[in-house]
Amino acid sequence: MTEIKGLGYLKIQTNDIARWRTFAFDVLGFAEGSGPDENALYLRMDERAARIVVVPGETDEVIDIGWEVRDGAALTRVQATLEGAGVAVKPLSVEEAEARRVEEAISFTDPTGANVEIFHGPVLDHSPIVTPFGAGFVTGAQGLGHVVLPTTDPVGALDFYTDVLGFLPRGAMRLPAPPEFGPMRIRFLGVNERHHSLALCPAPHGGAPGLIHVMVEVDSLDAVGQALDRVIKDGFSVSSTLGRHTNDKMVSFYVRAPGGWDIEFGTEGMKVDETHYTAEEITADSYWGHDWSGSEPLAAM
Ligand SMILES: Cc1ccc(O)c(O)c1CC[C@@H]1C(=O)CC[C@]2(C)C(=O)CC[C@@H]12
Ligand SMILES: [Fe+2]
Repeated sequence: MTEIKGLGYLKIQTNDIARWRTFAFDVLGFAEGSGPDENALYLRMDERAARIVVVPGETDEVIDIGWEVRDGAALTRVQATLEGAGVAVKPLSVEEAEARRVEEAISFTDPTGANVEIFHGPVLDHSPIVTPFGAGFVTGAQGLGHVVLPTTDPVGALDFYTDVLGFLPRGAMRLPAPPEFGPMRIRFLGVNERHHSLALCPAPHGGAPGLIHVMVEVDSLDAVGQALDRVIKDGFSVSSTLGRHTNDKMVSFYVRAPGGWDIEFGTEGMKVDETHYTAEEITADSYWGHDWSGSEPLAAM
């Protein structure tokens, strides 16, 4: 079993912070959180000070992906496991951990090239969470949502996340590929009741943004529909129409974030009971909907 309890936080860099502010607060309906950097956007979803931090910069890319463990002892065990697997691990300084509003964290580069952090002891903000349109985000024991990372080494990335970090396979879907490549699969991986907290997608990857999409879940279908209305009204690009996925049963749409990757905004995700679950291969991404034909090309990854 894995020490990892859930996807804890994300830090994202953008070269259009003004558009991101509109996107986060006026369109998607995150609450405004707080943090030390006055130029950053702090997207609050729950009692954490911020779940997603967006910082201004030259390029659009994912800066850190933070995975949460139970406590300091668990962090020490994960660090030893990583070092035993030959991964170069760097403990964050007290100042760096403070900036992330966590007690302690370590960082390393995963096989997809992403900067991954493992942390414990998130600092809470007990002020009432007031989202601009009244949506409630589904986090808690399921973590903040899921991330889909591009990888040119799908086998190495899957082996790392399952064998080293103990992520659980939660099924796959074949992608169209020339026969000489053999079957190519997007792999779904979980660490808690959320069907997948991570997916690994075979795709070219040459640096930024290093991210295909981030999924956040809300607690009502109306909140999804209302967010979709605002996306269209404000002229953001709908990458995929509303649909229901066959694996996690989530009803969602995808919208292009400033920066060339997508936010998946969904509801009604299933909860996996590990006593009965086996990893299955889906043969369609959705029961209905999820029309990607209007999608703008992904940024050069
Ligand atoms: C298939 C699926 C199940 C559950 C999810 O949360 C989910 O995001 C997906 C879709 C994954 C995948 C993607 O993100 C990039 C574009 C892809 C490859 C497609 O064109 C179809 C499936 C899509
Ligand atoms: Fe997704």
